[in-house]
Amino acid sequence: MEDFGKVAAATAALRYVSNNMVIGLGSGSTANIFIEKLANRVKSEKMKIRCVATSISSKELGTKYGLNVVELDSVDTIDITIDGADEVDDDLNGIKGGGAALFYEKIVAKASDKNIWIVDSSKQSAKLGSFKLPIEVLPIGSAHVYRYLDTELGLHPTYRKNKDESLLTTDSNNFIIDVDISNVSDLYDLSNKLIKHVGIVEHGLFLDICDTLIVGDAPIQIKHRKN
Ligand SMILES: O=C[C@H](O)[C@H](O)[C@H](O)COP(=O)(O)O
Repeated sequence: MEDFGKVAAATAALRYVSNNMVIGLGSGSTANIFIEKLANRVKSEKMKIRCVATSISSKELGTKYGLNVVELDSVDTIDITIDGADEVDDDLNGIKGGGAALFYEKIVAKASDKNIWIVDSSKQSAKLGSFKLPIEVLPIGSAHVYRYLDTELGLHPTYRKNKDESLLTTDSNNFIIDVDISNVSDLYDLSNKLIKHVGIVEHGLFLDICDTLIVGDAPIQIKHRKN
């Protein structure tokens, strides 16, 4: 089956869920599989679970399946967030935002006691950078941010577009600029530079955020952050 790794990882993540938890619902195809499985378990075991979403689509999907999806600001803490990733290295650092959900995903991740990523083995990488890093930017002044990424940082930026060539907008009505970080050696330094630059709302480098990685392809692997 094509999605075997994603399905297996999503299934394995269910073991981290227990009654009365607040669960962060990730975004993307792997997180969507988890959302459906979580809803089935909540229904069959009559669990009391509240969920917060990381995108409009995960909110809609969770609600459609009957999960109790509440506003982020109505909860004090999130027990665990289960999310996918676009690329993840051996230190459990990763790139997210392939589906343009990185901003809400990072807000929810930072508010979570534990972050679990569910991936298939295609997402694993010795060095981050084979996936383009998504950067969410305010539309106003975005051409200046683009120039900064291009000429000062040399990251070969491209605006993310829809099929009709219009600029893609995120759930927060911002643009996404994807950049090439394959030649960047210090990702922490890059992360600091990006987040300090005016006009950049957030970026998809998730450093020191993932606590547990579940790689779904057989044999299933569960890795924990070392520090
Ligand atoms: O913006 C999207 C998210 O960061 C997703 O979690 C990420 O793109 C992985 O998605 P998928 O599970 O579809 O590969």
